[in-house]
Amino acid sequence: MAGISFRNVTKRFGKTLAVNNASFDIQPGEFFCFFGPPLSGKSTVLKLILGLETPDEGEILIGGKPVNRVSPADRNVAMVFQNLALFPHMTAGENVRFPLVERKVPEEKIRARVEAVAAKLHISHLLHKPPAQLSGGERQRVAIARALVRDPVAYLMDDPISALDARLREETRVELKRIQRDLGQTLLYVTHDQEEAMSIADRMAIMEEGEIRQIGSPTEIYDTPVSRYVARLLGAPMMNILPAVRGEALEAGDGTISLPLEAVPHGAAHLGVRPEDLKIEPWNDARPGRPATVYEVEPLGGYTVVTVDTGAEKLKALMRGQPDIRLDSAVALSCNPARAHFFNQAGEAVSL
Ligand SMILES: Nc1ncnc2c1ncn2[C@@H]1O[C@H](COP(=O)(O)OP(=O)(O)OP(=O)(O)O)[C@@H](O)[C@H]1O
Repeated sequence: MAGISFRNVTKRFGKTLAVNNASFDIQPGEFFCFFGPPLSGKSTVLKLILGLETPDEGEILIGGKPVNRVSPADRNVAMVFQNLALFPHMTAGENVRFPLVERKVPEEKIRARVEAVAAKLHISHLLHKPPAQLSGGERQRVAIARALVRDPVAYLMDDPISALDARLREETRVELKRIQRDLGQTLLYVTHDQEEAMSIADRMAIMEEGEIRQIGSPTEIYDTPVSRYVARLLGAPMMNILPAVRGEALEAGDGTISLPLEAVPHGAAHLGVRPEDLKIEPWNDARPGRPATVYEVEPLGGYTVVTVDTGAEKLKALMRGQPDIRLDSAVALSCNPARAHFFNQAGEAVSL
């Protein structure tokens, strides 16, 4: 396994800047996600690492060595294509050994490698069975073992589980993370599912229009996004963003939320409040400010999404359990200033 670095890498297709001055360092053994909307340049980053595209500018390093002029075959980076389903006519063991057989690896090495991987993933006892005799979870583990049985310096995956149904996707990502950690391989993973990226990555890069906007652990990026753009990409429901006006206090959401000025950094033009940080209480006329109205209540079992209307916009609050909140009732909104996010006119995060 090896680390992978970009140093100011740019790749153009005609006039399109697919990757623009990208720099990052992926550590050996790291599970690293590239996350961003369609056409933001994620797949081009993988192709540049594989050597299927060459950068116009900048340098790519694998294991600390420049590889701009190294052929794809000699980079020893493996691409896993969108296929985590097993061949039904082969046993689990035949499935796992398939990528090695295909590459004409000597039989002795195949046997040793399959044994080692199977032992690490606790699937040795399943190898003689056909996929039809395995449980769903066992099948996924075997499929991941097949995907990761080779021993390249790093694996690349481009949305490998997007074709699976929602429940299987959730199970598979848990297994994949666990197995990647057990095998200790460097894994670069592209997804446009924010929940998947957050749940699976050790660290992630947020991409927009070919540029890397932020790199960090999912929690770091969620808690301290560098911009409104990044803040809205992570989290569901999305962060509430409200225009804010400085008076005696910071007034946001048409005067329904106010924060003391000492808690507000200079230049704050927008207030960002995550749904789980938006507090809703019954309105009482003794309070200063203005009430908002409960617009919709969505009970989802363990928690409830409440949409409130400030008059100017609709905000979402995520509340535990099934709170007693009546439709169309007047409510007071608030937010702990320590959990508030502030953005300037340009959309960059500002802090005290
Ligand atoms: N071979 C190519 N020729 C011309 N333009 C390309 C080529 N490959 C990518 N592009 C352009 O480069 C930009 C980045 O594309 P890329 O496929 O890397 O984005 P992506 O984030 O992986 O998108 P998606 O999530 O839809 O797969 C896009 O504008 C795309 O149209």
